[in-house]
Amino acid sequence: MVHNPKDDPERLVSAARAGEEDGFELKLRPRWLREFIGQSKAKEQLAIALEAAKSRGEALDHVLLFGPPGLGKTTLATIIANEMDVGFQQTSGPALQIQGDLTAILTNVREKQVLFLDEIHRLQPVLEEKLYTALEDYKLDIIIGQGPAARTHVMEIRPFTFVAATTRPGLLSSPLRSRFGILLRLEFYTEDELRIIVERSAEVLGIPIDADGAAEIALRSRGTPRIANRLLRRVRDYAQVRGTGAIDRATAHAALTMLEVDAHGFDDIDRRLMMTIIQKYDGGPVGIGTLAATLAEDVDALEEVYEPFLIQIGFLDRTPRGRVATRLAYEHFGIGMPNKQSQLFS
Ligand SMILES: Nc1ncnc2c1ncn2[C@@H]1O[C@H](COP(=O)(O)OP(=O)(O)OP(=O)(O)O)[C@@H](O)[C@H]1O
Repeated sequence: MVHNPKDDPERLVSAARAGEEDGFELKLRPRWLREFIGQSKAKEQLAIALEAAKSRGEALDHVLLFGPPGLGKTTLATIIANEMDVGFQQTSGPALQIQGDLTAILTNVREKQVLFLDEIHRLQPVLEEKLYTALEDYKLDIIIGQGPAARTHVMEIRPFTFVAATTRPGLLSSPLRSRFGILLRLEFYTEDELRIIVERSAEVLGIPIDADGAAEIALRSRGTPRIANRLLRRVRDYAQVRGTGAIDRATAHAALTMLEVDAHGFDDIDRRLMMTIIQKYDGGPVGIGTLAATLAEDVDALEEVYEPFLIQIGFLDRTPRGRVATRLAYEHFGIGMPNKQSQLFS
């Protein structure tokens, strides 16, 4: 079976949500925009839209949040509801199986509330079409009866704010994309922003940590708050059992080394991916399908989970002919770059 690390709860540096973390994440989730660290562009755009909608007394325009997993899409959706002082309801593309599910949710929405739909790219096409009129005119076509006797009944629904999240905006149809008035792209966080997030989380959880300890965790968190919070938890365990309970740089370093999370937050799968390109395919270019087959990984997972971060830190290049390992990657793994590759990057 092809391994899909998106569903892998064992992977320490996976940005995917692990089931047992739900309560923990809830506790650490910022509730207001002012507590939400980083993402200044998205935050400013959202702050203006919120203020304008509030002053007009209207529901906020529909919002599409996109970016790699674990960067705060769900958090922002809940913040929107808090800031607008309206109700919040959450579902996801894969959870909605039949038309009746969507109809039931839409006919029950409350005035101006936030309806959050995660993984919208996995919504079935028939449901997607049903959404169009609901989002545009707050109307829903309901078919009553079957066969020649079937009649279409148009039902009014209350104005609401639809907030959708996706890791794959490219998979959305353009009619669906055009229904969103506010498009917010979330980017990987800087080390500084992640350090502040780690310090904030440590404070909420009552964990003593100094700035260097927080920076060490931030460095290895792949630009992702969910990973930063998870590493913090594991380092706390280590500090309690092997140290004094407080986290400084040495403790964080020792804990993360023991957990085999390296200086870039790479784990075994990242290393295998990079080494396969470098050693087996001479640094590339190699097609994503071939790479996935060699690694026995899922193509989607490579594109959604691994590549964005490896590209962001400059280890991987996506070219029309396939994936290529960069000079930085060769340097990181201490391997000399073959001539052919050097010319590619000179
Ligand atoms: N800007 C931020 N400041 C502080 N904490 C954050 C921020 N963004 C995210 N977090 C923390 O990271 C965790 C993951 O965030 P969230 O669940 O919102 O991610 P997501 O993008 O919705 O992920 P997914 O798409 O995988 O569900 C949350 O528990 C939250 O505490």
